[in-house]
Amino acid sequence: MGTTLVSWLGRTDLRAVAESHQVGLGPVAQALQTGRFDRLELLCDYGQDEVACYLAWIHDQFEAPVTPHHITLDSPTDFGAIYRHARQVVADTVESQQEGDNLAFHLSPGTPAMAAVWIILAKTRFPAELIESSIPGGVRTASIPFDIAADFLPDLLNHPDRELERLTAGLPPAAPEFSAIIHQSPAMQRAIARARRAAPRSIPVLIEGESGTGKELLARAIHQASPRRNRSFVTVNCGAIAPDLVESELFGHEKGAFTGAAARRAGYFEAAHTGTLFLDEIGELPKPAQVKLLRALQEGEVIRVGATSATSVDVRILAATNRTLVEEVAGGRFREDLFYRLAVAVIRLPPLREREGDTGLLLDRLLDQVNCESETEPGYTPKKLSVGARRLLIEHPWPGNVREMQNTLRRAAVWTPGPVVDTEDARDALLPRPRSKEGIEQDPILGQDIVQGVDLKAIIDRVERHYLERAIEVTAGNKSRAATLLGLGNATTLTNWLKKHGVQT
Ligand SMILES: Nc1ncnc2c1ncn2[C@@H]1O[C@H](COP(=O)(O)OP(=O)(O)OP(=O)(O)O)[C@@H](O)[C@H]1O
Repeated sequence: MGTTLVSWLGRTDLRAVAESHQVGLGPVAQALQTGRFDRLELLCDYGQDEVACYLAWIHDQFEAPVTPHHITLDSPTDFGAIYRHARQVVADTVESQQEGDNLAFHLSPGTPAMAAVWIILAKTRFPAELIESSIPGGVRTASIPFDIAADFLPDLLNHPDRELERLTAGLPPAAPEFSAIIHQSPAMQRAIARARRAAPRSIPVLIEGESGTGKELLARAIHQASPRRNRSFVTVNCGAIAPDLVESELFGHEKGAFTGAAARRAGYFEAAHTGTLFLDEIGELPKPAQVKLLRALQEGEVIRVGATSATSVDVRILAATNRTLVEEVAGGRFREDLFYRLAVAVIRLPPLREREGDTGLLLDRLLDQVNCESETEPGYTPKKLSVGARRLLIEHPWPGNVREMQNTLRRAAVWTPGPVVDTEDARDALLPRPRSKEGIEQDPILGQDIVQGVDLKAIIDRVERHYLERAIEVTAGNKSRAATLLGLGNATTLTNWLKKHGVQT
């Protein structure tokens, strides 16, 4: 019997070769030093030379055999690629193990996305011990206080059809709650199949997708298909609440808790008791409120602002974001522990441009809906699209997704007097694109008043510095990967940019 440790090679491990006086042994060698692991499978996303140096260094110190796996990731936060490589290495390892052998995954080296994948694998297909290490804490088993179900992993795999078959197998034939979601593309079928599987269970669901892709519509369908369907469905737009009011809105407040708190008031959590709470724009939640939200989810209770005791709540959480939350975690803007708590089931709604075959279907069905909505209006004639109008609308890129399409058709129906929306009517309905103009006006970079004069150099400096810092942060200081992320030719070019802006690595 023996234990195999599987781990990514991290930046600190590589630094340990030359700078162990500063960084210690690094998490991988620290784990080997315990003598608990008989073999090491090492996933390496660094240059061959750096890795060879590290392997020689490790070989000099420890007897355990080390098998390197050279892997090229386009991005260290690419969840899908990380998942596929890690799963392959683990599957091969398990196959070569003897009966009774054990498996451990190391959470500490690498990016948060890599750690997340180890947790997912250990909690689902390949039960394994999860370890973590640090200089002050030594090597210890990480206790992960929640379960992640295999069915509800993020859409990590690139085998759509097999995945779709697996997801739809055993689903009830009809799911009327989801019928309002017009779709036929395989990408949407996959998303809906996941939602149908997740719906009956009280697990949290995180819905990711661009604005107007139907996240709220899907959240309502999940609630409708759940045992809580006859209870309340409470929607909160986390981005629309003033930061200093978030806690009292979510958790309620006592009379006199702050200026303006004239009466005791229950928050959204209590309003959703026994039902579903839909936290829209969850990525906008300020960090202090994230701490409180995590506590509420873990404890199943909330404390009103100004109260001394807690109130129990039984709430199913559905959350939505138009950001990629794991990247927000990697960038330090969203708490990792809260992410794991919310991301038990992750469903990504693709933008319209990735929904093959959906545009035409949506145009027809949404126009039918517009006709239905308007049929009682005096003098309204139901509309149809001319061939040219249909072609024009099918070719439109729909940056605002289904919402933009819906509004365009509503406008076309208002402005077209007769029964046929022709190409010109459709073009007119598309033309007023107030959202993009407003978007630019509100954009701190692009929306400055040129008439007042703008400091172009300062703006460009700010953008450069911002992205340099983020690239260094998500790659944990790996310059060649940071250069790739930024589209710069090589690490030397990046180094020059870093020097110019005084960005520390
Ligand atoms: N597949 C669909 N079939 C029918 N209607 C849809 C579909 N997707 C979205 N809609 C409609 O488009 C509009 C926008 O959808 P919804 O509000 O759910 O999007 P969202 O992703 O939550 O947007 P935001 O991120 O801006 O809040 C709604 O009126 C919704 O009913």
